[in-house]
Amino acid sequence: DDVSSELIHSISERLSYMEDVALYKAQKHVPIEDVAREKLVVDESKMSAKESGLDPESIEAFFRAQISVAKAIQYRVRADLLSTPSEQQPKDLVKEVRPALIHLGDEIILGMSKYLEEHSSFRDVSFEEFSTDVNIGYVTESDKRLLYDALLKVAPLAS
Ligand SMILES: C=C(O[C@@H]1C=C(C(=O)O)C=C[C@H]1O)C(=O)O
Repeated sequence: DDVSSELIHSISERLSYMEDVALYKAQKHVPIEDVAREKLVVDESKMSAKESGLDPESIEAFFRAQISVAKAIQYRVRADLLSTPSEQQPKDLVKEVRPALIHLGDEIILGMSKYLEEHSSFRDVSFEEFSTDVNIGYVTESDKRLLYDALLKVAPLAS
């Protein structure tokens, strides 16, 4: 339905930034993984989950899956940059991309909560629909499985 398409679109949009993030980090010679930043992203998502009436543990697991796929994309792009360097100027990670990722994270949580107001789980969203709509370069079938399986476990807050 419309709510699930919008949600999948927000999930894709978050991943669409990662090619640019990889270029930024390669040009600055900094590592892809930033554990402190991941903690902030996860903590933020759990706070938003509680505000939106979602189970924070299931949201943490979903966000950890998103972060894993985000890093997988970056590692693949970074490998390709070794033989095919890019002169392109990436977006500023700190000033532009990270704030946008936090905003998208909130949109993803709101979308999930909106969907779960009308459905008891994400079971009716098929893997096929999810897989077709997450149409981002460098994302593999197993990346999509990881995300989809975590999505199926997202649940409302037990009351
Ligand atoms: C996107 C980034 O790269 C990685 C992925 C993150 C994410 O998906 O939120 C956070 C930190 C990094 O380990 C980043 O550094 O901001």
